[in-house]
Amino acid sequence: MLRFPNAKINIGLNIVEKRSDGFHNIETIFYPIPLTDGLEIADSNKETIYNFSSSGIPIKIDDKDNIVCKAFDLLYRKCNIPSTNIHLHKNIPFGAGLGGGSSDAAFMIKMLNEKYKLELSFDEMKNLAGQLGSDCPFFIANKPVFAEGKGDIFSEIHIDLSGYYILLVKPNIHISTPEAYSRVAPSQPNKSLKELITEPIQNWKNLIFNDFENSIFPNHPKLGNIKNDLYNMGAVYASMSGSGSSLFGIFKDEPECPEIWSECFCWKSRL
Ligand SMILES: C[C@@](CO)(OP(=O)(O)O)[C@H](O)COP(=O)(O)OP(=O)(O)OC[C@H]1O[C@@H](n2ccc(N)nc2=O)[C@H](O)[C@@H]1O
Ligand SMILES: Nc1ncnc2c1ncn2[C@@H]1O[C@H](COP(=O)(O)OP(=O)(O)O)[C@@H](O)[C@H]1O
Repeated sequence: MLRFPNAKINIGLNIVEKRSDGFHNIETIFYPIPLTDGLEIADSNKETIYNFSSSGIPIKIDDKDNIVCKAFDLLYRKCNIPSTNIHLHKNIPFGAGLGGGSSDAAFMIKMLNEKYKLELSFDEMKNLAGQLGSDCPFFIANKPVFAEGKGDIFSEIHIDLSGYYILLVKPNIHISTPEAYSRVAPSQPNKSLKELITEPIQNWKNLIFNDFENSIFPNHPKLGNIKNDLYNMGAVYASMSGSGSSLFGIFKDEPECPEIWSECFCWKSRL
C-alpha cells in the first residue's frame, strides 16, 4: 500500500495562552498543500515487528525515533498487527513548519487501519494521532479547518484557494518548535481568526498574522526579507508557516522562483 502524506501551511497563528501542561492554546487555520512524502507498507516475513527503510531528504535520527515508527509502535501495542515493511521517502523539508513528520504519522495510522482492517473510528484515530504530536490530528481528516486548543480542536471553515498558486521557500535555517514557543509572549487576539478568515483574501495582508514572526524575524532577518520579497513579487498574501522556517506566498498568477533563492528549498504548485 502506497500513500502520499502531504504538508500543511498555517494561515494565521495566534498564541493565546500558556497552559498548565506546558503547551499553548493557539488559534490557527490549517490548510493542506500538495507537497508530499511517500509512505509504503507491505507484508513482511521477518521476525522483527517492523523493518524500516528511508530515502530522499536524510533525517539524522535513529529509526525508532522516526515518528512513523512511533506511530506503528502505538498501533502495535493496541491492535493485532503482523510484521510489516515500512518505507518512507522524505520530500517535505523538516523543521520547516510544514508538519511533514506529523503527516507521516497520521497517514501511518490511517494506512494500518485500512490494510489490517482494524476498524478504528475517526475519533479513535484522531486520539491516537494526538498522542504523537499536536499537529497530527489535523492530518487524519486533512481538510482546511480552524483549529483551537493545542491545535487539536477543529471547526469547519469555508475557504477555497483553488486556482491560486503557492510558492514555498525554506532557507537553510532550522527552528525548533519548543524553542519557538518558549520565546513568544501569548496574548488574546482582538478578533478571532475564525472571523477574519471570512474576509476576501486581498484583505488578509493587513489582518492575518503569525505570532511566531515577531519573535523569530528579529533573530533571523533573512526570513522577514523573504516575506517582503514574496509581497514585492506580487503575492496576494504571504506568511511564515507554523514555527518556521518556511515562508509561503499565495499568488493569482504563476510565480517564478528567483535566482536569489537558489540556495533554498523552493517549491510551487497550483492549489
Ligand atoms: C507550531 C505548530 C503550528 O501548527 O506547527 P509546526 O511549526 O511545528 O509545524 C504546532 O503547534 C506544533 O505542533 P507539533 O510540531 O506537533 O508539536 P508537538 O510535537 O506536539 O510539541 C512540541 C513542543 O512544542 C510546544 N508546543 C506545541 C504545541 C502547542 N500547542 N503548544 C506548545 O507549547 C511544547 O513545548 C511541545 O513540547
Ligand atoms: N518522519 C519524519 N519526518 C520529519 N521529521 C521527523 C520524522 N520523524 C521524526 N522527525 C523529527 O521531527 C522534527 C519535526 O519534523 P516535522 O514535523 O516535519 O517539522 P515541523 O515541526 O517543522 O513541521 C524533525 O526535526 C525530526 O527530527
